[in-house]
Amino acid sequence: MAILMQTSKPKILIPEKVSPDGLTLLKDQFEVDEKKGLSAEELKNIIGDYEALIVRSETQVTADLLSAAKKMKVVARAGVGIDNIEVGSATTHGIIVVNSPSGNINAAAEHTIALLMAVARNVGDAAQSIKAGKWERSRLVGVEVKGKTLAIVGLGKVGLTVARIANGLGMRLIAYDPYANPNLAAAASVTLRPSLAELLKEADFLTLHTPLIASTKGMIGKAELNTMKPTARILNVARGGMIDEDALVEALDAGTIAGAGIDVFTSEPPQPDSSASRLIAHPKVVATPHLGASTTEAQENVSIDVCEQVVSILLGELPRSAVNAPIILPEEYRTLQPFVSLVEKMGSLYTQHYSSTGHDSFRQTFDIVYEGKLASLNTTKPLFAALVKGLLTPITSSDGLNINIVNAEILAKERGILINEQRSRENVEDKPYSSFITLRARPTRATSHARTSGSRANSPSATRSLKPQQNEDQIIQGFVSGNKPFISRLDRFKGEFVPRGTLLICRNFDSVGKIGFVGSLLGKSNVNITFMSVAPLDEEIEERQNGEGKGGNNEALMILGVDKPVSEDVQRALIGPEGVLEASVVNF
Ligand SMILES: NC(=O)C1=CN([C@@H]2O[C@H](COP(=O)(O)OP(=O)(O)OC[C@H]3O[C@@H](n4cnc5c(N)ncnc54)[C@H](O)[C@@H]3O)[C@@H](O)[C@H]2O)C=CC1
Ligand SMILES: O=C(O)C(=O)COP(=O)(O)O
Repeated sequence: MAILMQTSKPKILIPEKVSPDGLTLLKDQFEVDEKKGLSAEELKNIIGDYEALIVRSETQVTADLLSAAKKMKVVARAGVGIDNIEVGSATTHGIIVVNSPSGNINAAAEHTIALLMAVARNVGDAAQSIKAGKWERSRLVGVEVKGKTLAIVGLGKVGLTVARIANGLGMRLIAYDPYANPNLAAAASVTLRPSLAELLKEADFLTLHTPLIASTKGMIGKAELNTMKPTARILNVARGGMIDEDALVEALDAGTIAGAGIDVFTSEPPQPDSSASRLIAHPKVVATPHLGASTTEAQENVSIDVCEQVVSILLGELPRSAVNAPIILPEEYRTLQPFVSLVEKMGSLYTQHYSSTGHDSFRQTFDIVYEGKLASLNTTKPLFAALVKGLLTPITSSDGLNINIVNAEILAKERGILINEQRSRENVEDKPYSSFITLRARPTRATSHARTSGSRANSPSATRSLKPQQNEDQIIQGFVSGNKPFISRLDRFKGEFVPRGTLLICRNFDSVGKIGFVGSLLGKSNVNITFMSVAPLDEEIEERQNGEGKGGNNEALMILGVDKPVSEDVQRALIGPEGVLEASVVNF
């Protein structure tokens, strides 16, 4: 596991009751603030200090709140439903949203069954009546569930668990779910119906188990209730907005629906005089205050599940249940990690080197070719994100973008950057490493956006090159050896160097005295050379470009590791017929 290299501990905010079982996993490495009862405004005022937020269903994680969450890396939902989180906004900000997709399924399913039985046998009403000193045996006669039809909307994790338990109660099971797996349905003795209308007319008990999304919002309204049997009873342990609460109260009053067991409401807690309050107060309704997931066991499960993921994310690893990031197997992620670093450095080298040597404005169409074992991986998403990060970070203010696997595609699109990912199994045998990456920028006309987006990209580049702009592909190649990234080709030059620290890259005629000339100029300005590597022209490339026999122009790249920044003045002084043709300084 990675070790955190930070002096002050990252802060995690928990504004709701989350089981301590998971929180103990956080407390050693992070500062955990449990602050309940914050207003939306109070939350917004403090959110900027935190790198992680852990919530249940009560906290509204809005776009407005996220815009103030400048350090935020992860919003964790200790449960299933993420309808209280504006996931799109989190994605744009590069914030990973995780949840616990299965920690409370059993609790929600058992609570549904509890409401089913309570509604069937008038348990709520009977409990109140007897506490009030009454003995109303004849008024409180119920119905049995055995042999009755349970109609399930949404045959996912909770829906299927409810089906399995209800099967044991001897119920007949039907379901409507356009995306259900028919084999799983059949294995749970559930017969699928092709439409909601087909389902509703057969239901003795109707139970809802879908997420609250556009297609499910208000799905049970007046018209739907009118098609149901007057003896039907309705259960909702999913989300409030799926049933029109006013229409249900009306149907219960009119006797066209017999009863309801409701755990979730359009507003929680319900406002006085709201439709939710009227539903709760109705004598034919058994209501609970969103208790579906409220068991000791479920709360332990979801707490541990999301806290483990928060730890992973804050330590720079990937979570297992990200709602807005691609799923990557841990083994694949381990394989990719050194290449993530390589690709980010290739992107950064591209932007810094080419923009400062005045070859071109920032190009926007890139091919990235993965060779060798990388070509057979299921996903290259982290590499794509690393490339976008490498390309854009040098031209973005440091407090600007948090570019990661979550938002890389959106950000690239916003900036008009097109990246074609290609895989190739060719030509790896003759290379001394098993995976190899090529980044190629194709000549495109720079847009006004690209021209104005940079700081370093706008440096006085023309003065640092003696060569006019080229209209050919700009190429960087690299590989990983012993977990260390190496650049093996830059432009037309082939030679290995490690992209780290500050590098001065000089293009010069490959003739005597150049190293001494550069060394003495740097020495005069008190800059030490820490290592040096020479990359000669790649003969194959030259032959292809100039025609066989014509030979190259005897140029080479000199790559110097330096211990201090090299000033613009020194860079300019390096250029000249006696010195180098072109110089760039890049920082990693
Ligand atoms: N009351 C509580 O405390 C709890 C409530 N829940 C809620 O239960 C609901 C279900 O959770 P899971 O089973 O884990 O979700 P899931 O994602 O496993 O299942 C949802 C199912 O709904 C289906 N579906 C989607 N749109 C549909 C539509 N228009 N019509 C019919 N079916 C549709 C999907 O195909 C999927 O099979 C969620 O809303 C969740 O938030 C979950 C846990 C506790
Ligand atoms: O997991 C869910 O979807 C739930 O509705 C549970 O909500 P809660 O964590 O109990 O506020």
